[in-house]
Amino acid sequence: MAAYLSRLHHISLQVSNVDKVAHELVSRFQSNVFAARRTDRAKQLALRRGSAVFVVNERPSLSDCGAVRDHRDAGCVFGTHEHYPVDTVSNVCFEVTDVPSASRALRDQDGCEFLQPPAELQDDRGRVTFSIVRSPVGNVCHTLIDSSRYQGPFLPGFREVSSGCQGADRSRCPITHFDHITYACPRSSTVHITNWYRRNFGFQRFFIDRNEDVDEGYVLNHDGIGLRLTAMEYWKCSESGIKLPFKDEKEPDCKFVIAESLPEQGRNQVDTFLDEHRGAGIQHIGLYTEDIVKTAQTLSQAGVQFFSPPPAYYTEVGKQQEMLDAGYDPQTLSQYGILLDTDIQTDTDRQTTDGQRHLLQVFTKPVFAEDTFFLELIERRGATGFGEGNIRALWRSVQAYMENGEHQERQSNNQLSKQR
Ligand SMILES: O=C(O)C(=O)Cc1ccc(O)cc1
Ligand SMILES: [Fe+2]
Repeated sequence: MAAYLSRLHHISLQVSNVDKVAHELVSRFQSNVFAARRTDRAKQLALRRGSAVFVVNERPSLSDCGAVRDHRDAGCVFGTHEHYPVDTVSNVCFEVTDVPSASRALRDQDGCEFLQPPAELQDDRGRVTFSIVRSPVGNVCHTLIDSSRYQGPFLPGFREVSSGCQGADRSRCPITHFDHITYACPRSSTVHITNWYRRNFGFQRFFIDRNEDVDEGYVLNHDGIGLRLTAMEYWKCSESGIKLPFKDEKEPDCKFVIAESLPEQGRNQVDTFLDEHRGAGIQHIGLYTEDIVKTAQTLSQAGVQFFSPPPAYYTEVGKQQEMLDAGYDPQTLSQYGILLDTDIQTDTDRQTTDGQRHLLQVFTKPVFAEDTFFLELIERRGATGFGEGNIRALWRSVQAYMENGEHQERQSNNQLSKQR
């Protein structure tokens, strides 16, 4: 039996300089710091935009590693016991209703390794129970937490921070939640990963494309693109932890996408991630926004840089008409590098007024010093999956960045700062 998940609780980052990354997330990405925990060994900040919560943790140095932390140390909730050589997004934490029974269900499965067996943490505002399992993807682990008996601002040990520096108001930056998490994975690892999530957490596949093969996933393997994408989702469970039986009552939560590079088309962005990150991991996170144009405008004014597709994307007659039909000015979309895909569906649920479903996406430049993790803004107007046109356009814009001077310049800057 699988462990059913109530919802995504937060995503945690392990970085060498917490203040620098938190500043980036606050001043550029408009998050608010709402809780903090500082001890002589740990510095942790919790940031929020809508229901999307990031925790930024200081990476333990090599000399800290091996020091066994006992479970009263809140640092261990995030699975940050292990040293990692570069900044990374390493933990996706899920709320569950019963940690001991979820952990028992997982322990009975093959291939489920615990970094932390069920344990309890408390302070004067209540207590939480949690455990941590290693995922099959590189350094990614999952904390399972039950925080229903905790009344504090975030987790035990964190104190509330009333942020003096508030991000933009909701109307200028309507990011509401995590839409999806994309993993960059080595060749031939997809089947093992999808099986693991199905067996352990009841994830189900969904198709990115109508013609997608169940076993193969969505394969783009021509015109210089060598990518296999496989998407999975899960449903939030009711408070009682029981999967709701009726389709209409089930609410899908954050989706997961596995990106595997295919060798025939030469070296690509997934290979670059695997090299610079020193292994598989979280390549990007899609943040859902109710208004992508306004959000991109606000973030861009705050200094966020976006990948842009080749200019021809916005001048191509068919694409221009598609944008106009969807009610967008091609010039505005081009200003921020926003991509638009249209999905013409025959069934009637979730259709927009023009009878079509639109998907709008824009991708930021890498967040850390290495060319690894980036963020995405996504607005869904009826479209639930991922658009082939956008995937191609994203691929081309990232590939252009890899091949022009910018990527090489960042690499040599990193080399220089390591030598200093
Ligand atoms: O389209 C999206 O948002 C995806 O998440 C799919 C995807 C994943 C990895 C890539 O390198 C390019 C596209
Ligand atoms: Fe994405």
